[in-house]
Amino acid sequence: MIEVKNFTKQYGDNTVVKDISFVAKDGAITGFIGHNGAGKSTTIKAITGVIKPTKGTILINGIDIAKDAKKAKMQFGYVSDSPDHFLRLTGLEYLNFMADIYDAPVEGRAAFIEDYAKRFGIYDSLGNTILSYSHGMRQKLMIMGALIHSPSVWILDEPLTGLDPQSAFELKQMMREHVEKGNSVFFSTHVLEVAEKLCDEICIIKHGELLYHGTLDDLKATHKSQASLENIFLELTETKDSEVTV
Ligand SMILES: Nc1ncnc2c1ncn2[C@@H]1O[C@H](COP(=O)(O)OP(=O)(O)OP(=O)(O)O)[C@@H](O)[C@H]1O
Repeated sequence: MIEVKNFTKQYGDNTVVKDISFVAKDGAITGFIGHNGAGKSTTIKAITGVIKPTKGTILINGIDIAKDAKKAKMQFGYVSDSPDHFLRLTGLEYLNFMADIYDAPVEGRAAFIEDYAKRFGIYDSLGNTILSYSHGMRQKLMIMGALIHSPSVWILDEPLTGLDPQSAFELKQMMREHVEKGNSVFFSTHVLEVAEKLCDEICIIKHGELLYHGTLDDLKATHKSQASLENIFLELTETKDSEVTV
């Protein structure tokens, strides 16, 4: 479970996330949606301890990341919005490196790597350097590296970007299987059809403010019953001419 309490982030005079609070529950896939620059990655970076909040508290499975960063970080697997890391390592070296960092038991590694790499179709490439991988292959490897220590909380920033249809299907299945075991998945996406089909709960952010957090059914109940998430999102986040500053 992720608890975000009154999170605010300022860069200089610019407040890019403004006093947002929500809970990404256990047993649920929570989707985080918003326009470019709305504050999704900033929030995810604060949740994962990559940046410090200007104000607010973030708890992962009840552990305050500001107070016990190491213990909090052991709770989750994080896939950032860029998969271009450790390019000179082979895929297998990278996975073992990540497993070592997180103290993942050696016994389970081979089975995890074989299972996930085969599902993602990169098993035969694990001996090659990451430099030689395509964007989608790198993305799949980063997902595997984030999950190799079996974290209960998955935090994924635009995880489906660059994945082919089969791999995207596999990842969505993995996300569903993970929450069905009582764990939590929190991910950002621009693909509203995916959010609509996959998510149990939705957070909508606009200009750093949380416009909505709750189930899709509750969101739809407050709008026209036929409305898709895309329609509701566009309606909620509509930028009026008077709001545009140049
Ligand atoms: N290090 C930084 N210094 C100053 N401003 C920043 C910094 N990082 C992000 N911002 C600003 O914060 C705002 C939110 O950015 P963020 O990356 O969180 O958006 P996002 O919702 O993830 O967008 P996208 O969908 O394009 O990835 C943007 O206006 C961005 O310019």
